[in-house]
Amino acid sequence: MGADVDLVVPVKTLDRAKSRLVGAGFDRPALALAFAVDTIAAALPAVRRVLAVTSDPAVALELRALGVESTAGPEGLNEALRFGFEVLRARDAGSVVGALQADLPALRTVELAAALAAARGRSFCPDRQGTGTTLLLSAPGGPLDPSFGVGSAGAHAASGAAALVGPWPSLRHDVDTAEDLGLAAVLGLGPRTAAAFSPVAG
Ligand SMILES: Nc1nc2c(ncn2[C@@H]2O[C@H](COP(=O)(O)OP(=O)(O)OP(=O)(O)O)[C@@H](O)[C@H]2O)c(=O)[nH]1
Ligand SMILES: C=C(OP(=O)(O)O)C(=O)O
Repeated sequence: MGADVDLVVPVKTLDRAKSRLVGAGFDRPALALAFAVDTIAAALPAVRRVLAVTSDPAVALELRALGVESTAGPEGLNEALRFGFEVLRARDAGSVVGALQADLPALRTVELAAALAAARGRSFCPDRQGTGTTLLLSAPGGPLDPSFGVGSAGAHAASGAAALVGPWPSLRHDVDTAEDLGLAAVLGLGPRTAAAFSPVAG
């Protein structure tokens, strides 16, 4: 896997995104956008194609500047992923399609590439706590069957996906809380997030 992987990246409307950061003193919409830009910029060199699923025109505009295609999709994370999966599958029936969360601002291309290279069949990368999922990969030509949400790592394991465990900490550090952001900063934030990571009211 690797160069022939197509990724669908869901990005929530910025005014609703990262609600667990409300009150943490950040410009939350700007930070959520920065997470998505840094995640996708790091992912691009490791894969064949990225398709963002977002209903937010401001996100789509930003991603177009990176050469990334966006499509509006249905409400809900798993619904958006299933929609993006079908779009990508229609273009290549035998491809590996992955779902990558857009909140990995420390993501390093080499670490994503290593995880993709290690994947054998349908697989998932657990988040750093081991309960959530940051990446879900289909087998070539196979279903994605996303079950993101609380306890998604267990749900993906129960549905037969193999856990991807290896030296890719940046792929496991999704950011939901201020504490997560501090831990991602220790790994090294992408440039857009580093610039946006300045406390302001809101
Ligand atoms: N397109 C789309 N993406 C979503 C939706 N809900 C969540 N996402 C994305 O899915 C990924 C993981 O979601 P979360 O970690 O819960 O992020 P979030 O929903 O912004 O954060 P909270 O508001 O704190 O739950 C992020 O990339 C989100 O932008 C949705 O309804 N539609
Ligand atoms: C939706 C998920 O992300 P989070 O727990 O970070 O909201 C998930 O891990 O399935």
